[in-house]
Amino acid sequence: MCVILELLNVSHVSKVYGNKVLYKALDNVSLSIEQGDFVGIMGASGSGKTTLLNAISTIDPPTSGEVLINGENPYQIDSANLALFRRRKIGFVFQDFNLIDTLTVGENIILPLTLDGEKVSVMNKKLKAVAKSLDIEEILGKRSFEISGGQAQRSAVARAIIHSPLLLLADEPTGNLDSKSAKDVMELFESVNRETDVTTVMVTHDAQSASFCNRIVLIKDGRIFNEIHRGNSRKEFYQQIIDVLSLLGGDAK
Ligand SMILES: Nc1ncnc2c1ncn2[C@@H]1O[C@H](COP(=O)(O)OP(=O)(O)OP(=O)(O)O)[C@@H](O)[C@H]1O
Repeated sequence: MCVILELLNVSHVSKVYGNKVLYKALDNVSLSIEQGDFVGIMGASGSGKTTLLNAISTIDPPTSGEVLINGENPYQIDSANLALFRRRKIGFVFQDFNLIDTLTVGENIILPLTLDGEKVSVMNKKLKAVAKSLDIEEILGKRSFEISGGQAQRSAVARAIIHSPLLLLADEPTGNLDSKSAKDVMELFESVNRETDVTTVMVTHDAQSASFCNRIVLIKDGRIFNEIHRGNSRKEFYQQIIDVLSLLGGDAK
Protein backbone atom coordinates (compact mmCIF):
# COMPACT_ATOMS: atom_id res chain seq x y z
CA MET A 1 0.00 0.00 0.00
CA CYS A 2 1.32 3.44 -0.90
CA VAL A 3 0.87 6.04 1.85
CA ILE A 4 0.84 9.64 0.63
CA LEU A 5 2.00 12.12 3.23
CA GLU A 6 0.72 15.65 3.24
CA LEU A 7 3.68 17.95 3.87
CA LEU A 8 1.93 21.29 3.60
CA ASN A 9 -1.62 22.23 4.40
CA VAL A 10 -2.93 25.74 3.88
CA SER A 11 -6.43 25.97 5.24
CA HIS A 12 -8.84 28.88 4.71
CA VAL A 13 -6.01 31.40 4.67
CA SER A 14 -6.85 35.07 4.23
CA LYS A 15 -4.50 38.02 4.40
CA VAL A 16 -5.58 41.61 4.84
CA TYR A 17 -2.98 44.39 4.52
CA GLY A 18 -3.28 47.92 5.84
CA ASN A 19 -4.64 49.76 8.85
CA LYS A 20 -6.94 52.51 7.60
CA VAL A 21 -7.37 51.29 4.06
CA LEU A 22 -7.71 47.53 4.09
CA TYR A 23 -6.76 45.33 1.17
CA LYS A 24 -7.59 41.62 1.04
CA ALA A 25 -4.63 40.05 -0.76
CA LEU A 26 -5.64 36.44 -0.02
CA ASP A 27 -9.22 35.34 0.33
CA ASN A 28 -9.94 31.95 1.90
CA VAL A 29 -7.17 29.99 0.18
CA SER A 30 -6.95 26.26 0.88
CA LEU A 31 -4.21 24.12 -0.59
CA SER A 32 -2.74 20.78 0.27
CA ILE A 33 0.67 19.63 -0.99
CA GLU A 34 1.98 16.11 -0.76
CA GLN A 35 5.45 15.19 0.43
CA GLY A 36 7.87 15.33 -2.51
CA ASP A 37 5.61 17.27 -4.84
CA PHE A 38 6.89 20.14 -7.00
CA VAL A 39 4.23 22.83 -7.19
CA GLY A 40 4.25 26.10 -9.10
CA ILE A 41 2.14 29.08 -8.11
CA MET A 42 1.17 31.37 -10.97
CA GLY A 43 -1.08 34.35 -11.50
CA ALA A 44 -1.09 37.95 -12.66
CA SER A 45 0.97 40.59 -10.93
CA GLY A 46 -0.70 41.53 -7.65
CA SER A 47 -2.80 38.35 -7.49
CA GLY A 48 -1.31 37.31 -4.13
CA LYS A 49 1.42 34.78 -5.04
CA THR A 50 4.17 36.26 -2.87
CA THR A 51 1.71 36.88 -0.04
CA LEU A 52 0.84 33.18 -0.12
CA LEU A 53 4.50 32.14 -0.25
CA ASN A 54 5.28 34.47 2.70
CA ALA A 55 2.45 32.91 4.71
CA ILE A 56 3.79 29.42 3.93
CA SER A 57 7.39 30.41 4.66
CA THR A 58 6.45 31.64 8.16
CA ILE A 59 7.66 35.16 7.27
CA ASP A 60 4.29 36.90 7.41
CA PRO A 61 1.36 35.36 9.31
CA PRO A 62 -2.04 35.14 7.66
CA THR A 63 -4.82 37.30 9.08
CA SER A 64 -6.95 34.18 9.44
CA GLY A 65 -6.72 30.51 8.58
CA GLU A 66 -4.01 27.99 9.30
CA VAL A 67 -0.72 26.81 7.80
CA LEU A 68 0.58 23.38 8.76
CA ILE A 69 4.05 22.21 7.76
CA ASN A 70 4.49 18.51 8.39
CA GLY A 71 1.53 18.76 10.76
CA GLU A 72 3.01 21.64 12.75
CA ASN A 73 1.59 25.16 12.89
CA PRO A 74 4.67 27.43 12.75
CA TYR A 75 2.69 30.44 13.94
CA GLN A 76 2.11 28.73 17.27
CA ILE A 77 5.86 28.44 17.89
CA ASP A 78 7.51 31.19 20.00
CA SER A 79 9.80 33.56 18.08
CA ALA A 80 13.15 32.04 19.15
CA ASN A 81 12.04 28.56 18.16
CA LEU A 82 10.34 29.84 15.01
CA ALA A 83 13.70 31.12 13.74
CA LEU A 84 15.12 27.67 14.40
CA PHE A 85 12.15 25.96 12.73
CA ARG A 86 12.58 28.15 9.65
CA ARG A 87 16.33 27.54 9.51
CA ARG A 88 16.06 23.78 9.88
CA LYS A 89 12.88 22.88 8.05
CA ILE A 90 12.72 25.39 5.20
CA GLY A 91 15.05 26.35 2.34
CA PHE A 92 14.57 29.60 0.43
CA VAL A 93 15.63 30.65 -3.04
CA PHE A 94 15.06 34.25 -4.12
CA GLN A 95 14.95 36.01 -7.46
CA ASP A 96 18.07 38.07 -6.73
CA PHE A 97 20.04 35.10 -5.29
CA ASN A 98 20.71 36.87 -1.93
CA LEU A 99 24.33 35.74 -1.76
CA ILE A 100 26.53 37.71 0.64
CA ASP A 101 29.32 39.22 -1.45
CA THR A 102 31.88 39.42 1.36
CA LEU A 103 31.74 35.62 1.66
CA THR A 104 32.92 33.04 -0.85
CA VAL A 105 30.35 30.88 -2.61
CA GLY A 106 31.31 27.98 -0.32
CA GLU A 107 30.90 30.12 2.81
CA ASN A 108 27.51 31.29 1.55
CA ILE A 109 26.38 27.71 1.01
CA ILE A 110 27.30 26.53 4.50
CA LEU A 111 25.74 29.59 6.16
CA PRO A 112 22.63 27.73 7.43
CA LEU A 113 24.94 25.15 9.05
CA THR A 114 27.27 27.83 10.48
CA LEU A 115 24.26 29.56 12.07
CA ASP A 116 23.24 26.23 13.55
CA GLY A 117 26.70 25.70 15.12
CA GLU A 118 27.44 22.58 13.06
CA LYS A 119 30.91 20.98 13.34
CA VAL A 120 33.40 22.13 10.67
CA SER A 121 34.08 18.57 9.52
CA VAL A 122 30.35 17.91 9.02
CA MET A 123 29.93 21.24 7.18
CA ASN A 124 32.80 20.46 4.84
CA LYS A 125 31.46 17.00 4.10
CA LYS A 126 27.99 18.34 3.30
CA LEU A 127 29.44 21.19 1.22
CA LYS A 128 31.48 18.75 -0.84
CA ALA A 129 28.47 16.54 -1.47
CA VAL A 130 26.07 19.32 -2.45
CA ALA A 131 28.66 21.10 -4.62
CA LYS A 132 29.35 17.86 -6.46
CA SER A 133 25.72 17.10 -7.10
CA LEU A 134 25.00 20.66 -8.26
CA ASP A 135 28.17 20.86 -10.33
CA ILE A 136 29.58 23.98 -8.67
CA GLU A 137 32.77 22.55 -7.13
CA GLU A 138 34.93 24.85 -9.22
CA ILE A 139 33.40 28.10 -8.00
CA LEU A 140 33.34 27.45 -4.24
CA GLY A 141 36.29 29.82 -3.64
CA LYS A 142 34.86 32.65 -5.75
CA ARG A 143 32.77 35.63 -4.62
CA SER A 144 29.27 36.27 -5.89
CA PHE A 145 30.46 39.08 -8.24
CA GLU A 146 32.90 36.70 -9.94
CA ILE A 147 30.27 34.20 -11.09
CA SER A 148 27.41 34.21 -13.61
CA GLY A 149 23.73 34.61 -12.71
CA GLY A 150 23.11 30.93 -13.42
CA GLN A 151 26.04 29.92 -11.19
CA ALA A 152 24.80 32.29 -8.48
CA GLN A 153 21.36 30.69 -8.53
CA ARG A 154 22.88 27.17 -8.46
CA SER A 155 24.83 28.31 -5.39
CA ALA A 156 21.67 29.72 -3.82
CA VAL A 157 19.91 26.39 -4.42
CA ALA A 158 22.86 24.61 -2.79
CA ARG A 159 22.54 26.89 0.25
CA ALA A 160 18.80 26.25 0.37
CA ILE A 161 19.14 22.46 0.44
CA ILE A 162 22.40 21.85 2.36
CA HIS A 163 20.51 21.31 5.63
CA SER A 164 18.06 18.86 3.97
CA PRO A 165 14.92 20.96 4.56
CA LEU A 166 11.40 19.55 4.46
CA LEU A 167 10.23 22.36 2.25
CA LEU A 168 12.04 24.25 -0.51
CA LEU A 169 10.44 27.59 -1.37
CA ALA A 170 11.40 29.73 -4.34
CA ASP A 171 10.11 33.16 -5.36
CA GLU A 172 10.74 33.82 -9.07
CA PRO A 173 14.04 31.91 -9.03
CA THR A 174 14.54 32.41 -12.77
CA GLY A 175 13.34 36.04 -12.86
CA ASN A 176 16.86 37.46 -13.24
CA LEU A 177 18.22 34.84 -15.62
CA ASP A 178 18.49 34.56 -19.39
CA SER A 179 16.48 31.73 -20.90
CA LYS A 180 19.41 29.27 -21.14
CA SER A 181 20.40 29.79 -17.49
CA ALA A 182 16.73 29.69 -16.46
CA LYS A 183 16.37 26.27 -18.11
CA ASP A 184 19.55 25.02 -16.40
CA VAL A 185 18.31 26.20 -13.01
CA MET A 186 14.89 24.62 -13.52
CA GLU A 187 16.53 21.32 -14.53
CA LEU A 188 18.43 21.60 -11.28
CA PHE A 189 15.24 22.17 -9.25
CA GLU A 190 13.66 19.20 -11.02
CA SER A 191 16.57 16.88 -10.26
CA VAL A 192 16.90 18.09 -6.64
CA ASN A 193 13.17 17.47 -6.18
CA ARG A 194 13.42 14.02 -7.70
CA GLU A 195 16.58 12.94 -5.94
CA THR A 196 16.04 14.38 -2.46
CA ASP A 197 12.23 14.23 -2.42
CA VAL A 198 12.15 17.75 -0.95
CA THR A 199 8.68 19.24 -1.30
CA THR A 200 9.11 22.29 -3.52
CA VAL A 201 6.86 25.30 -3.97
CA MET A 202 7.83 27.94 -6.51
CA VAL A 203 6.23 31.23 -7.51
CA THR A 204 6.84 32.09 -11.14
CA HIS A 205 5.54 34.26 -13.97
CA ASP A 206 7.33 32.18 -16.54
CA ALA A 207 5.49 29.33 -18.29
CA GLN A 208 8.74 27.70 -19.39
CA SER A 209 10.01 27.53 -15.80
CA ALA A 210 6.59 26.44 -14.55
CA SER A 211 6.56 23.51 -17.00
CA PHE A 212 9.22 21.78 -14.84
CA CYS A 213 6.72 21.51 -11.96
CA ASN A 214 4.34 18.58 -11.44
CA ARG A 215 1.40 20.77 -10.60
CA ILE A 216 0.48 24.41 -11.15
CA VAL A 217 -1.90 26.31 -8.90
CA LEU A 218 -3.30 29.47 -10.43
CA ILE A 219 -4.30 32.42 -8.32
CA LYS A 220 -6.60 35.21 -9.34
CA ASP A 221 -7.49 38.18 -7.10
CA GLY A 222 -6.34 36.34 -3.99
CA ARG A 223 -8.30 33.16 -4.66
CA ILE A 224 -7.44 29.83 -6.21
CA PHE A 225 -8.69 29.97 -9.76
CA ASN A 226 -7.65 26.63 -11.18
CA GLU A 227 -4.96 23.98 -11.07
CA ILE A 228 -3.36 21.74 -13.64
CA HIS A 229 -1.18 18.65 -13.44
CA ARG A 230 1.69 17.53 -15.61
CA GLY A 231 1.46 14.28 -17.50
CA ASN A 232 4.48 12.69 -19.11
CA SER A 233 5.32 15.45 -21.53
CA ARG A 234 6.81 18.74 -20.36
CA LYS A 235 6.14 20.26 -23.79
CA GLU A 236 2.43 19.47 -23.55
CA PHE A 237 2.35 20.81 -20.01
CA TYR A 238 3.96 24.03 -21.21
CA GLN A 239 1.17 24.44 -23.79
CA GLN A 240 -1.45 23.69 -21.13
CA ILE A 241 0.07 26.38 -18.91
CA ILE A 242 0.01 28.93 -21.75
CA ASP A 243 -3.65 28.07 -22.42
CA VAL A 244 -4.72 28.37 -18.81
CA LEU A 245 -2.80 31.65 -18.39
CA SER A 246 -4.67 33.09 -21.34
CA LEU A 247 -7.95 32.19 -19.58
CA LEU A 248 -6.65 33.87 -16.46
CA GLY A 249 -6.15 37.20 -18.22
CA GLY A 250 -4.28 40.05 -16.54
CA ASP A 251 -0.56 40.38 -17.16
CA ALA A 252 0.47 36.82 -16.29
CA LYS A 253 3.04 35.96 -18.93
N1 LIG B 1 2.90 44.96 2.73
C1 LIG B 1 1.84 45.25 1.98
N2 LIG B 1 0.98 46.24 2.33
C2 LIG B 1 -0.10 46.52 1.58
N3 LIG B 1 -0.45 45.86 0.44
C3 LIG B 1 0.37 44.88 0.06
C4 LIG B 1 1.55 44.53 0.78
N4 LIG B 1 2.17 43.50 0.14
C5 LIG B 1 1.41 43.23 -0.95
N5 LIG B 1 0.33 44.06 -0.99
C6 LIG B 1 -0.72 44.04 -2.00
O1 LIG B 1 -1.32 42.76 -2.01
C7 LIG B 1 -1.58 42.31 -3.34
C8 LIG B 1 -0.87 41.00 -3.59
O2 LIG B 1 0.55 41.22 -3.58
P1 LIG B 1 1.60 40.06 -3.88
O3 LIG B 1 2.95 40.68 -3.75
O4 LIG B 1 1.27 38.89 -3.06
O5 LIG B 1 1.25 39.77 -5.40
P2 LIG B 1 2.04 38.89 -6.46
O6 LIG B 1 1.03 38.03 -7.11
O7 LIG B 1 3.19 38.22 -5.81
O8 LIG B 1 2.54 40.02 -7.46
P3 LIG B 1 3.88 40.10 -8.37
O9 LIG B 1 3.74 39.03 -9.40
O10 LIG B 1 3.78 41.46 -8.97
O11 LIG B 1 5.05 39.93 -7.46
C9 LIG B 1 -1.12 43.44 -4.26
O12 LIG B 1 -2.23 44.22 -4.60
C10 LIG B 1 -0.16 44.24 -3.41
O13 LIG B 1 -0.16 45.61 -3.77
